[in-house]
Amino acid sequence: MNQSKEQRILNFVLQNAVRGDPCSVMETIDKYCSEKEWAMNVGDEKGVILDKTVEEVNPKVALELGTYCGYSAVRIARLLKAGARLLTVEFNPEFAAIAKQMIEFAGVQDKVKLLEGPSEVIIPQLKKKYEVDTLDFVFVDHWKDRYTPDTILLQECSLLRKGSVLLADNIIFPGAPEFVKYIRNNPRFQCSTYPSHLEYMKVQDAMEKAVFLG
Ligand SMILES: O=C(c1ccccc1)c1ccc(O)c(O)c1[N+](=O)[O-]
Ligand SMILES: [Mg+2]
Repeated sequence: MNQSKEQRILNFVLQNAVRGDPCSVMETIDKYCSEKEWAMNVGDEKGVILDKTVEEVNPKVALELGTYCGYSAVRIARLLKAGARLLTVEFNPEFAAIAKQMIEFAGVQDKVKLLEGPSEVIIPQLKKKYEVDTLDFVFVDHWKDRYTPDTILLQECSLLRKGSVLLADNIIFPGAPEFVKYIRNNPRFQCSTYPSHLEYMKVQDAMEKAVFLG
């Protein structure tokens, strides 16, 4: 049966990256997706914005919405300090299966817990089922029409605390206009925008950072 693009990306990593080396895995995915087949990883340009935000926050508990092939999970996990953890949520079972292998090959599996299912189901489970008190950092990179309802759901579930940082991808392309309007007009968030480009393309994109004020 024809392989999926995501399987082709994983195969290229398995054949060309260094096992246990997260940077090698990221570089190999970026090489494949810039030279062979575009894919919706956060990529190397916006990835630097993600890196700087994770380093600034230094989260003990981080959440990612939208695992895809695991590129940003590997990118975030490599920066987590001892004892810190990343919970990453993926709705698509095929993507989750690829991401699991990618995370394990990169050697960050001890820091990452991959949760398969809809974000609206998993978010309300985080406190009791996954022993989360509050989230220090949230990377928002799933279906763009879920950005706003899931940000509201995080608040309703008391998962944000004063100083929790959300970083949202793709606020220009494909765009998340409802989310941008919601978050920038919400007095409980301090927002800043980081202009960039769509991964592997010359198309304008940006990331939005939103600090929860409590
Ligand atoms: O929505 C798409 C998309 C739409 C159409 C075709 C392919 C992807 C997309 C594009 C770039 C992203 O960085 C990203 O996170 C997504 N996504 O689905 O979450
Ligand atoms: Mg994205």
